[in-house]
Amino acid sequence: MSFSLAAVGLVHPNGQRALQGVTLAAGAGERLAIIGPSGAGKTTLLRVLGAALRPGEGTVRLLDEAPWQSSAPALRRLRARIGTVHQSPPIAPRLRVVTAVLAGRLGQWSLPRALGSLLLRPADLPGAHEALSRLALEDRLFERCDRLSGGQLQRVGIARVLYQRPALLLADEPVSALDPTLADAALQTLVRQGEATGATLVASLHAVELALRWFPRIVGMREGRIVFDSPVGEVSEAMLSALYANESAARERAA
Ligand SMILES: Nc1ncnc2c1ncn2[C@@H]1O[C@H](COP(=O)(O)OP(=O)(O)OP(=O)(O)O)[C@@H](O)[C@H]1O
Repeated sequence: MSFSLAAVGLVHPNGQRALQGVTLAAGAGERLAIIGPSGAGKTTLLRVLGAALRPGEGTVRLLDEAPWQSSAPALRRLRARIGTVHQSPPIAPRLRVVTAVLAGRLGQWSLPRALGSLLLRPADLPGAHEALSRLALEDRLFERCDRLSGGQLQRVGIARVLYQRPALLLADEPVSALDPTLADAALQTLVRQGEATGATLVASLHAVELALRWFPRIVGMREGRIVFDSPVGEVSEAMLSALYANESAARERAA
């Protein structure tokens, strides 16, 4: 089992409930898209799956470990096996692209190797080059990250996770800053990575058509709950309309 959540509930420190009774599991190599309106709890769910947020209710198992019953070193080792593509990658602006990509394996390297790579000389230029070339960014290897466009930076974030080779690959709106052609290519790259490494891929996506094209299993979320968890072939127009019901009404009112 790659992960399993049972009756997970989470209330943010400001009192906002973000997850309620979430039960969800996936085996190694599965591919799930999480869809649903804004505020449904998709990002919060991904943060729980990344062992970044500890839910107040329910049980969490990730890569056969119980993260919140583990020692601090075991939790660090577990997190190094989970990779997240963030919507806006948390990359220091002055960092060079090569360093940002190699940071994907910092959690797996010894402290001297990690420090040497950060401060002295990139530890694995060919590895960074290979990951970037899969996103057509190899010519930006030595560019500073603050000279990149939002879409290029998002692709650097994807390259970093490809380089990390995690067992559980989480992607939170990974292609939101990309044009349709690049978005499609980037999702294909993530899917291929999952197939090549056996990683489980879980992505939240606002673009429903991309979710339906690239993911065999679709999880619909609304108001912190899972409202359906279905093979892509069984997702109907009616299910999608119900999922986004108030959002479309609000958009029409605003128009
Ligand atoms: N750090 C936080 N502190 C307080 N409340 C939060 C925090 N993060 C999210 N929330 C709230 O939790 C709920 C779920 O938010 P979340 O970001 O998980 O939804 P989402 O489905 O990812 O939304 P979007 O599609 O807009 O990114 C929302 O009501 C949101 O306001």
